[in-house]
Amino acid sequence: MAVDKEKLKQAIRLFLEAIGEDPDREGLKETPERVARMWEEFDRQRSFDFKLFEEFGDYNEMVLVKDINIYSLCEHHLLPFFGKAHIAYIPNGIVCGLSKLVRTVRAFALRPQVQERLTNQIADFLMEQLKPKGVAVVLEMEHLCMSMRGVMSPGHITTTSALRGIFLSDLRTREEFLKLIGKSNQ
Ligand SMILES: Nc1nc2c(ncn2[C@@H]2O[C@H](COP(=O)(O)OP(=O)(O)OP(=O)(O)O)[C@@H](O)[C@H]2O)c(=O)[nH]1
Ligand SMILES: [Zn+2]
Repeated sequence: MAVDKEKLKQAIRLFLEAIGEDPDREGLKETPERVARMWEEFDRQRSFDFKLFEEFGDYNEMVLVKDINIYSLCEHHLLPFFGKAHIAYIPNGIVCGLSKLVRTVRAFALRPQVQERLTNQIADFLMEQLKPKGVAVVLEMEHLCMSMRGVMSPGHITTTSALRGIFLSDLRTREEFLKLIGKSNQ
């Protein structure tokens, strides 16, 4: 999914014209180039080396990184949706560097998305890479396309979750995760 920079520049110029702007005015004349560079930057963040560590093989409890700031773009309006991601897994002899969980979130977020697919893609990718006993992903996001246009409902939070493996089959593990992210009433 490489970015075609020249095509993108042309498209942004056309877009500016279509909304009644003058793409040659001072403030806008570099905008097509800036937007194209931004998408190249997003594109670079989509691939990274998911390095595994096998030497921590005796750690078999939950690893949880919570409150990861996350920014994505809704595929319907291309407006941002943003919020927090909480990601947990239970290793099965292999762990990863903690930053890789954040990079995974970013890799799947920086493209036109819907929150449900984003949640599932993060969980499935981590299952594939880490082959853990289980993965849990919870996203809590505000969608600007519901806040600044359309239904005009700012401040709402949409929560989605993807549970895999032991987080689905074992109630105690799921409860521990929910408690740690502050979502359990037990
Ligand atoms: N399920 C889901 N819906 C989303 C997400 N992001 C935006 N949407 C919704 O996608 C829908 C697109 O609906 P349409 O009716 O095709 O578009 P629209 O006429 O612009 O809809 P309104 O936003 O209601 O004005 C809207 O209801 C959005 O709120 C998401 O991540 N997941
Ligand atoms: Zn939208």
